[in-house]
Amino acid sequence: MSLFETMEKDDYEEVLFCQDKSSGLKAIVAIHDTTLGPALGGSRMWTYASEEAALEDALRLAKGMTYKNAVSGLNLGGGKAVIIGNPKTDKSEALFRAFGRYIQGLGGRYITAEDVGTTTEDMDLIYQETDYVTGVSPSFGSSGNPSPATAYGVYQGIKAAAGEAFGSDSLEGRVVAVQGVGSVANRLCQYLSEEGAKLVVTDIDKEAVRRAVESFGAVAVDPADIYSADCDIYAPCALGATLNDDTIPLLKARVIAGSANNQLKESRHGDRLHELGIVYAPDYVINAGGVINIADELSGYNQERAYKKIAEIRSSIASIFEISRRERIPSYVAADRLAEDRIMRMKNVRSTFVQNGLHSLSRRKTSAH
Ligand SMILES: NC(=O)C1=CN([C@@H]2O[C@H](COP(=O)(O)OP(=O)(O)OC[C@H]3O[C@@H](n4cnc5c(N)ncnc54)[C@H](O)[C@@H]3O)[C@@H](O)[C@H]2O)C=CC1
Ligand SMILES: O=C(O)CCC(=O)C(=O)O
Repeated sequence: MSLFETMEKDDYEEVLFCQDKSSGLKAIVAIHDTTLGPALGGSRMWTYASEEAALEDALRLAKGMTYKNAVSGLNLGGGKAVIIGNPKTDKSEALFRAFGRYIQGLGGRYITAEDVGTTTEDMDLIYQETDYVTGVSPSFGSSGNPSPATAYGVYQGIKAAAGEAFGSDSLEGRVVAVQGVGSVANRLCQYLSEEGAKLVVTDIDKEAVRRAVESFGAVAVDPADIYSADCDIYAPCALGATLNDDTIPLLKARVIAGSANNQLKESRHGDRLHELGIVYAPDYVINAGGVINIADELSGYNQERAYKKIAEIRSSIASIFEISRRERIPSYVAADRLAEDRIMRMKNVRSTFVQNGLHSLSRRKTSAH
């Protein structure tokens, strides 16, 4: 399929390829849909196997953000960026500032933030070149790292999913298998262990595993063994597409609820989970805490207000399960319908919120202390 055919299939608005020889920047910004407002979504830095794999990731992630922002009630569209490179060795001030200039060039159609492989410090560098970045250090009046907010929302969503599957949202004594114990999952494990859940963890980074074992008394397993782990809840918190033909037959969990984006390799895998009676918390609903937190910056960041909204993820997930049960449809279909309905309803509405929000971002620099 040609690039334009691919874009047309899921109706992407824009794809920007960014190249800067002196800093080594190679990045792709994908803007999926701006019906609800400017596209907001993070920038991922990863060592992709090929440029095609990077493009595919950018496109899938951007579309996910359209649905996530819509279902979360935000006046924002969906976009995402990927930077091709090793986050451990290829970062530099020049690279992020060059990337920031490309984002500035989009004039506010896309606003960035952290994702896998990028940090608050990286956002601070991008901020040198553009106002269209969130998740910048709190000293700039920004909201900082979104991962704790994401973890809080995932924790709320796990409780809703436990209620659906087990008839009780208590996690005491429940075994949760966590795949990837990075920024989000590390905080999530803290919530889970404080409530008395038992943790099984894995990561390709040995240091991350060691931290989880030491901090939370987690049991470590090899990355390939996480799917078949004896557990009540599987929490995918690494990369996407881990729910596929190879892994679903191995699962013992009755609940799948985690932070990773794009967990279903294909939509038919969501159908399969439904047939098997596995309670699946749709990824872009349960992991919206981070984007809800950074989106609050468009109104002048207020942490209390943001966390209040993030806590609503619990009832959103519960109502998606209710629709799924009532209409006998997979939970991911119920979520997609809610998101698509909102976008359709808002197609002809023009909002002043967005312009006000962008002004709020540019005011931060003058009011920073
Ligand atoms: N950080 C945030 O606020 C948000 C993150 N997400 C998603 O949640 C997931 C985790 O994000 P972060 O914690 O920020 O990233 P992170 O990079 O801090 O953590 C991801 C962890 O997964 C591990 N990992 C990668 N491949 C693995 C594999 N095959 N098996 C086991 N472990 C593996 C990495 O070594 C790393 O420790 C990503 O899919 C991200 O897109 C979604 C919404 C917001
Ligand atoms: O919370 C973040 O990482 C920023 C928003 C985003 O990119 C996401 O929700 O995947």
